[in-house]
Amino acid sequence: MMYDVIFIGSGHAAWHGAQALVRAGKKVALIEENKVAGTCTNFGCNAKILLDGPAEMIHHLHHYHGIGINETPDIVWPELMAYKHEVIDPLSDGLAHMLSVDGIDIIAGHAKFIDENTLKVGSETYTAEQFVIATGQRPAKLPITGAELTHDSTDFLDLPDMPKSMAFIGAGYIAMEFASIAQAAGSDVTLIEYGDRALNGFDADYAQAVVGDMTKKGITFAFNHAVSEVSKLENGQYLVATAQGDAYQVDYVMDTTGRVANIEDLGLDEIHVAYDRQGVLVDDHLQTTVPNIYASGDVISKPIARLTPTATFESHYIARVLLGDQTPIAYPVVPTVAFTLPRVAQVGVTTAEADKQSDLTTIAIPYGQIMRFQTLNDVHAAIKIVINQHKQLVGAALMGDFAPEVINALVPVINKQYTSEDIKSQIFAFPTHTGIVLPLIANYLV
Ligand SMILES: Cc1cc2nc3c(=O)[nH]c(=O)nc-3n(C[C@H](O)[C@H](O)[C@H](O)COP(=O)(O)OP(=O)(O)OC[C@H]3O[C@@H](n4cnc5c(N)ncnc54)[C@H](O)[C@@H]3O)c2cc1C
Ligand SMILES: NC(=O)c1ccc[n+]([C@@H]2O[C@H](COP(=O)([O-])OP(=O)(O)OC[C@H]3O[C@@H](n4cnc5c(N)ncnc54)[C@H](O)[C@@H]3O)[C@@H](O)[C@H]2O)c1
Repeated sequence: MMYDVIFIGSGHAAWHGAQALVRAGKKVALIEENKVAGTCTNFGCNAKILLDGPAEMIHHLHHYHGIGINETPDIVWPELMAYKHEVIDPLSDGLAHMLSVDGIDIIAGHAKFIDENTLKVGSETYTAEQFVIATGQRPAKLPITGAELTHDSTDFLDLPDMPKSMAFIGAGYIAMEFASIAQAAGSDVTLIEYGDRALNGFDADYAQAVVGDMTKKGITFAFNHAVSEVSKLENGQYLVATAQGDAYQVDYVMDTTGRVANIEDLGLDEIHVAYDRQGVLVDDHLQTTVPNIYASGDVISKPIARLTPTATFESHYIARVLLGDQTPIAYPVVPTVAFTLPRVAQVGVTTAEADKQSDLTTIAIPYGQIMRFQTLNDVHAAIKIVINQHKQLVGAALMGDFAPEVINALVPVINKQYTSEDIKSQIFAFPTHTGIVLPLIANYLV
């Protein structure tokens, strides 16, 4: 079968662009070896945030402990998991149906290039003028003895029962988010992190405050410890040993040490598509070293965050390029959130980067303490803003329960370079977090 464009993968990096191309009259196919819709929909963001819901509610209730609320409800994990299946499981078929109605062919199986215009899927071959590699990433596995005894994010999001105790290797996004959920659901949680801090890339003070809050809830952290071996004990538990000589006995072990690009067994070497350890190499048009082959989403070797919104942005961008637009890709600032309890968020220039540049100023506004009547008693709520020499907002770090919503309100302030007057000439709802933060920020802008 001859196509105009074939996407390998069906996640956010693929289907948005496929939809735009088919609607513009192109003949388009998606090839998917697993569930249609990819990681975010089936094994990532959606299932994660659904399972986090009750943990978030309990976290909010804690703000009123002893001042109006005395009991914390229990999470009934098997019921929550059944609800997750009810909500998340149909999404894949739903998207496949929507794309088929649009006229996109969905081909099941593992795709591999035979030449730069031909893919093999099982015993079938498919040809196209252009291709988009959108194969994403998979969980990393530590090269240690007992690695086969560890579990990954996909396993966690499908746990029928919550284990009594759990160790997470790493203290990055996934470990910190899932540890918060597991603790709220009654598990005794330990995080063992190679580095000296959690949540790399987020403001160090806020990451430390999250660790402090999680510690208060009973979570144990071991920093500067590299896990060296996992073994199974006679009682059915696991022993997680570190190179520094510590050992932790738990019922379940999660390897949350990062994700690696799906670039193997795609035939990339044979057709000379270049890649490095981080993924497929692309230019500023997301074109690979083979001119008719593009790459999109998590599989790209790139400095920007590997997130659903960036994959979606790239997918839309590639559709425009394949329809004739020659403009190089220009990323706006990328907001990112760690859905820990409390939440932390980051957009634009980080406070760590600002510390190294004399023309940038960081201003810390711990508004949760003063405005607790307005923040559902969220005393953690705080923001650090980064301002340039023209008094424009270039970055912000946030902490607090509503950080994921407030960060979005700051995106246009940075992208559109709002002035103080741009903000003050508008009316915002009160009492709300954005209603506090936006007028506060306006005080520091040109
Ligand atoms: C647990 C978890 C939580 C996350 N939470 C968030 C969050 O809260 N917010 C956020 O923005 N991001 C989050 N992410 C990241 C987000 O899921 C990814 O950035 C996003 O899914 C990337 O989309 P993609 O299309 O590039 O890749 P994917 O969605 O991974 O899609 C790639 C697809 O390609 C298929 N494939 C691979 N090789 C082949 C082949 N040879 N032939 C055919 N098909 C193939 C795979 O089966 C897969 O379905 C999370 C990720 C995880 C793991
Ligand atoms: N909210 C979100 O947007 C979200 C949520 C989850 C995942 N994601 C995506 O998934 C990616 C992967 O997340 P992740 O948490 O797996 O990776 P990560 O890179 O965020 O964290 C991995 C951690 O493991 C540590 N580590 C590595 N080797 C170790 C060892 N031997 N012993 C102990 N610690 C070790 C690292 O120092 C690091 O802190 C993220 O970078 C992001 O792109 C995003």
